[in-house]
Amino acid sequence: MTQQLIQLKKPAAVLFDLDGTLVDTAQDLGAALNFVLRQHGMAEKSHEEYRPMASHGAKGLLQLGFGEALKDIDFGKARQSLLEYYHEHSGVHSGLFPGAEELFAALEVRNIPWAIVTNKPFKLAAKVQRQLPALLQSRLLIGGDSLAQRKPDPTPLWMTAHYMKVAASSCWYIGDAERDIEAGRRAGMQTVMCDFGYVGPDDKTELWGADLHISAFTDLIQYLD
Ligand SMILES: O=C(O)COP(=O)(O)O
Repeated sequence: MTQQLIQLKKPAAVLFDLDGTLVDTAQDLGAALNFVLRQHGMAEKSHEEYRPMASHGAKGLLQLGFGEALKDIDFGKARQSLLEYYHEHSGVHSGLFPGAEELFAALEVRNIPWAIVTNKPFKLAAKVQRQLPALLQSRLLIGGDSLAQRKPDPTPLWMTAHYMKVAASSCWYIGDAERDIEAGRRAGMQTVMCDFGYVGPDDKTELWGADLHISAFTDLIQYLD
């Protein structure tokens, strides 16, 4: 159910997070985690277990998978192995969340540009983008290693607004993790929380301060006029 806290202002541009927001990547990320767990003789994790960690990058997934045992392994090597496996298999199960294409079309007819700002390494994010052609309409893709700063630092959001020649205060940032809402708020943008994303049972999303919570992208179309 959509929980409306304030009325969103019509945006000059819309910026999206990737994992758990535009694209449901959890199953492919979970497969990469389970590959590394098998290599180390550890028990695999189920979809219910890894889904809430899928917005937290390789580090979050490895922390979940190895728990206390993380200190006994070569973290750098395990991370590399996870990312390499993911790079090879990233398009197997991943797809856009429902309503994303309708929202892109609604933005297109109104000439509202959109971009992607993710913490995922650029090379991996670019591959996901190529696998899902609707994402190629994005004006800009900023990865977690594109700049010296990454979310929750607001710099990637400011750089993107600057590139698109719009004021940060007239942008929306749409994400599913606390770092997304924090980055958007620190950037002075209006923030939208995707309740369908990779939210864990202990996440107190209502305390993160998003301007709007949505249960589907189509909830946003009413705010575009
Ligand atoms: O891979 C990550 O670190 C998280 O990616 P996201 O910023 O698109 O959620």
